[in-house]
Amino acid sequence: MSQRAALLIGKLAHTQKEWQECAKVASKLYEYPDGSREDFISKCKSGEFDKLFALYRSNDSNPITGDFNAELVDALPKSLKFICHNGAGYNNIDVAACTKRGISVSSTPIAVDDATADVAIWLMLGALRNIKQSFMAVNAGKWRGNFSLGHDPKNKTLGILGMGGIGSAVAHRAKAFGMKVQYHNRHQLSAEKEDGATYVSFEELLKTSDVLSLNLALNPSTKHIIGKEQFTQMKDGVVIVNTARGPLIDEAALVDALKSGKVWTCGLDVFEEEPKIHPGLLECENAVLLPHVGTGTFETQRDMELLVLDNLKSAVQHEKLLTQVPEQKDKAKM
Ligand SMILES: O=C(O)C(=O)CO
Repeated sequence: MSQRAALLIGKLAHTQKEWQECAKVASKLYEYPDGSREDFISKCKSGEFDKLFALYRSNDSNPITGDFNAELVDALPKSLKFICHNGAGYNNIDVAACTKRGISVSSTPIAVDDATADVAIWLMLGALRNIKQSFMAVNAGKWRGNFSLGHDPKNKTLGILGMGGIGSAVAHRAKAFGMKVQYHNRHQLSAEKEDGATYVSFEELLKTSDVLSLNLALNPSTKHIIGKEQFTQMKDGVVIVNTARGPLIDEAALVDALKSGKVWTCGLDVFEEEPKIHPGLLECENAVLLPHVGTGTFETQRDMELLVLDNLKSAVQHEKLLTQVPEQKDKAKM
């Protein structure tokens, strides 16, 4: 096999041994555990990563290199053909710039589905019970404080925007709570994949859902897909859950909708400018907030790392990714 080196950006928490084993298939293993964007780009340009063929990056390594935008993609060694990304979301990679340079990109769908869906359900139940108000009261020594009654999920309509792996896992769980599930996607799914959920238009989803769960990818066309105009179309007292990406929602508009009561409560794991959170959300007693921990379990983190390494090995050995991003899968041959 020709010389095919692999690079790890950042550190692995659960699969050090498996990474070292990649030496059996790659000609050399480079590591870039820490540093800066400037330093990384200069190392790429100076030939430090000679014969680099595939690299491992993660959302967690973004603070080291920054986004893989056109500038960075352009600086990557010309020998690089594969970027194996750890994260179901890959909005910090300019896939079009990668495609232009003949670089294939993989992400980690499937591995994240259950853990993220668990957190979505947790946030939904918390929001339906307006749990933040109770948490705040009991922790402040006020027992129930201004306690008011919540809502049951049973017989409520859950609207899922983005019925991919995570959306389907949310739907599956929601049915156990007696919810009616409807969804909107760019395309209707097969009956088998729908598994009893009803396909509706985006407008219908907004107008008729009691709870709206966002489970779609962030890209330029989905940024602020939920904003002032969309809140106006929703039912009074709707509950919003977001475990996907913060910028899908116009956060300022959400704060207004929470304050006016249009949105009864929300459950959010993601924010527009992480780690910053809109002060209005922090103030709202009816906003249940988590610090982007959807996939934060030992099992899922390990599964995600393993999937990236499987992609990396497959790239080096067979020039093929196992979970290539959908934007590229449709293209003939990269
Ligand atoms: O997989 C992702 O994209 C995440 O956001 C992890 O929580």
